[in-house]
Amino acid sequence: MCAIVGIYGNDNAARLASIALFAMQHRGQEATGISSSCDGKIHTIKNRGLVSEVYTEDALKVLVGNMAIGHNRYSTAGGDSILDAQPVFAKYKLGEISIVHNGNLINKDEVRQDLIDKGAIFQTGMDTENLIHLIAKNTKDRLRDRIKEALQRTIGAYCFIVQSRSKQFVIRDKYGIRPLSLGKLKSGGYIVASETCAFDLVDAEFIRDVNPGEMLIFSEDFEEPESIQLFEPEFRPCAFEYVYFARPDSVIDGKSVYRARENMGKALALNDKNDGIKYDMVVPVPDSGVPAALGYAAESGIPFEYGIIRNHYIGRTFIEPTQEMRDLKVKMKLSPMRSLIAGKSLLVIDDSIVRGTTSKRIVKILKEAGAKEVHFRVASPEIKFPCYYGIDTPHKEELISNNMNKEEVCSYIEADSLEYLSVEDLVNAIGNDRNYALETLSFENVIGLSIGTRTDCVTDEILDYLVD
Ligand SMILES: O=P(O)(O)OC[C@H]1O[C@H](OP(=O)(O)OP(=O)(O)O)[C@H](O)[C@@H]1O
Ligand SMILES: NC(=O)CC[C@H](N)C(=O)O
Ligand SMILES: [Mg+2]
Repeated sequence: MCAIVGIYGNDNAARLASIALFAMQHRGQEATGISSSCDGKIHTIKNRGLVSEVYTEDALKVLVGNMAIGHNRYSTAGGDSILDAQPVFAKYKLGEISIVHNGNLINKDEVRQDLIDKGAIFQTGMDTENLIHLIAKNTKDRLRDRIKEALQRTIGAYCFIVQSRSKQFVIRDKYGIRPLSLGKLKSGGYIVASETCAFDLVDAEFIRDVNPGEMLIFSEDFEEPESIQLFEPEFRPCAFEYVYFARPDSVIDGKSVYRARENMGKALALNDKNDGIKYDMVVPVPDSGVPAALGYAAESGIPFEYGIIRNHYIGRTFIEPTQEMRDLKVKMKLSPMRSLIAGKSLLVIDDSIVRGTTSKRIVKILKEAGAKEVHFRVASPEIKFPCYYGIDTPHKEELISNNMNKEEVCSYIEADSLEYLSVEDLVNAIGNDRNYALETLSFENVIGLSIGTRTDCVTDEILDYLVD
């Protein structure tokens, strides 16, 4: 679930982009890159690694100009080599161009094959590169028209920022699956970023979210960004952004991520109200389980305790690209607070169980540290189906809830009890005033009967591109 940022009209563009990327490190840890534009030339620095490692003072000196785009990568297509870091840069008929992308294009293989058959030479394994080829092959005179036509062949989830030598084009897909917000920098110019948490760090004021299906164009011709509605919106933002991906201090499409997670925890507490079990404390699985655990504790009156301590020098484990790294990092990241939990009955809350890596390890270390009982609660429903829109769970075999029912997962992770949030409680926790992308939870229903219902994020067009 990558992070993207665009800074336009500020002499410190690249530095501000790097700061915004630092605030959004949680969306991608594999690679990071920035392209700036100055005097008709685009300069790019990208590398594998974290924001704090890549943008040295020397690197920032290269990135001159008053506009820049940036990216933190969590791969969903292609590999994790330096070649597959973004921005993707090219020289073509109209000059130089650089692109960043958050999302996943579901017809990527078909489009790529078609381009290869016509002689295109790809430099990366990424779906993002398709767009650059489609733009380059187009014969329209203006870049904006080339982008519009390229998007006609682009199906899936995308937030793109395309930077030319003098302009920036920002596009959000018609479903608004991935978040994207517009802000005004107090030091001058504009920022577009995946999450509003980036705005605080660069001293920007939130203006509004980019609309689903909208293209914003930043250029010298207009003081404010031009807005073109490219596609009729079919708003259906991703619920998993609220469950896990986004930072709790971000507000996505008008809804606070923190409040949504807190509400998820409250709903779990209401469901447990008459279960007759006595819990001594509510323990969050840090980090993303914390707001839901606070909500549970507030609703139930059971004390909240940090029974699991997180090592702050380890990032997110779920977004590591290999199972080996995920296992190792969960081990290094989370440790039990022995003195607090020994002999106690714990109500442990995490935001999600995806592959089961974290929950299994957590129950084990808590029991080894002397916990009497470990009751596991999950602030999202069972994740049974792959995500086609940018969360790296493309194969359903990897998903523990695809292979096991609730009772089997409970015994696999060796918990004393296990409960999930229902789809309805999830939707209510975020806000029951719109549709959400929930295909990972209810895909079967969607295929069968309920296309067009609230839980539908699988559109007619995606049905043609199913991989499983
Ligand atoms: O069932 P799994 O496959 O283990 O995936 C789910 C876990 O992964 C995430 O944590 P992560 O460490 O990535 O990030 P966090 O620090 O934000 O909680 C999520 O919060 C769960 O804890
Ligand atoms: N997580 C994302 O948004 C990934 C963007 C793009 N599909 C890539 O693989 O780099
Ligand atoms: Mg976690």
